[in-house]
Amino acid sequence: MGEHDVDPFAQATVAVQNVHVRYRVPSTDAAERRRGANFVKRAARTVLGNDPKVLVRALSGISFVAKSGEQIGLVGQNGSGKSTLLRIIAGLENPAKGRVLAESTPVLIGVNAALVPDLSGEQNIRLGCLAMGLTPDQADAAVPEVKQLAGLGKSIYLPMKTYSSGMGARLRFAIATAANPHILLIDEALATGDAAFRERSEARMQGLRDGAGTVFLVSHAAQTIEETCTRAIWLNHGRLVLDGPAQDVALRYRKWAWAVAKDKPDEARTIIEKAFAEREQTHVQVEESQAPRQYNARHVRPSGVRSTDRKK
Ligand SMILES: Nc1ncnc2c1ncn2[C@@H]1O[C@H](COP(=O)(O)OP(=O)(O)OP(=O)(O)O)[C@@H](O)[C@H]1O
Repeated sequence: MGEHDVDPFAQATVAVQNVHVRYRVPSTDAAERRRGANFVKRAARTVLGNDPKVLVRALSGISFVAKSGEQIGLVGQNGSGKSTLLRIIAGLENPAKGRVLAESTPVLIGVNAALVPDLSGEQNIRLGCLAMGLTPDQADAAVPEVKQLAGLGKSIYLPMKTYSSGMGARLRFAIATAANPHILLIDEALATGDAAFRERSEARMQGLRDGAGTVFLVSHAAQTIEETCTRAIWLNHGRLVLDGPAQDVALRYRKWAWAVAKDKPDEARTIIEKAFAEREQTHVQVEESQAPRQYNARHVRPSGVRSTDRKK
């Protein structure tokens, strides 16, 4: 069988199918207070101090399939939905609509570990490793390396509730790297620690990235995306603007950001509209109606055909 006969979707690691995320949040905007409310409601809100709720659409209809061997950068301005997308892929939040399927447990570096404040750092390492799916033997074997990476000295034997926020972040980061995940999610905003820790953690991250099947990286720096990623996804106000080769997407994102910074809204709009127009619509169709988060990659198919919504 020639190279071109290989089914590219046999290598799928993550399928994101028409994902929508919405938050209802209180707003102190006076216009919202007046909107859609009669006199009684307005008076009640004023007296009770209840702020009206507004709907924030953090993600709207995101679909794509990630494959093994890809390093995917997520770019977009503040609040465009990058971190939300990572959390959804990690399974830390459920979408309002749509779903995410993954061939193995995606690990979001830095925040995944559910740690117990009353236990010592050392005990939490073991707990965190077990929570990430390591066997008890694997967890025991991982402890020394995680301890060394965290570099907390004797503090590792003290309860975690006594740690500074930086110490806690270092420990969580070190624990997350113990899993050698096949699907690795990195939010650059989580980069933390002093120079020595950063150097150790960067070396460890490089090792993880080399070993991972698929890496997702959130970064504000288009240059980092260009240098380290093979593919990039540009989000704007929760919508997918462009999905393609990292250099191409990063270049257009940069041009758009420059137009915004130089207060040239017409130019910025043209760049976004052109990208939207060129974007290939991805409809992810999942053949198994009862597919759990763990799935067989062969169940994901490309389609020019609309997804038949078989969501439970
Ligand atoms: N827990 C939450 N509750 C309410 N709104 C939220 C919550 N998390 C995110 N949002 C909103 O969802 C939108 C997307 O946020 P998100 O953090 O995903 O953006 P981002 O692209 O990662 O931003 P940044 O580059 O600033 O980190 C924003 O409007 C944000 O205010």
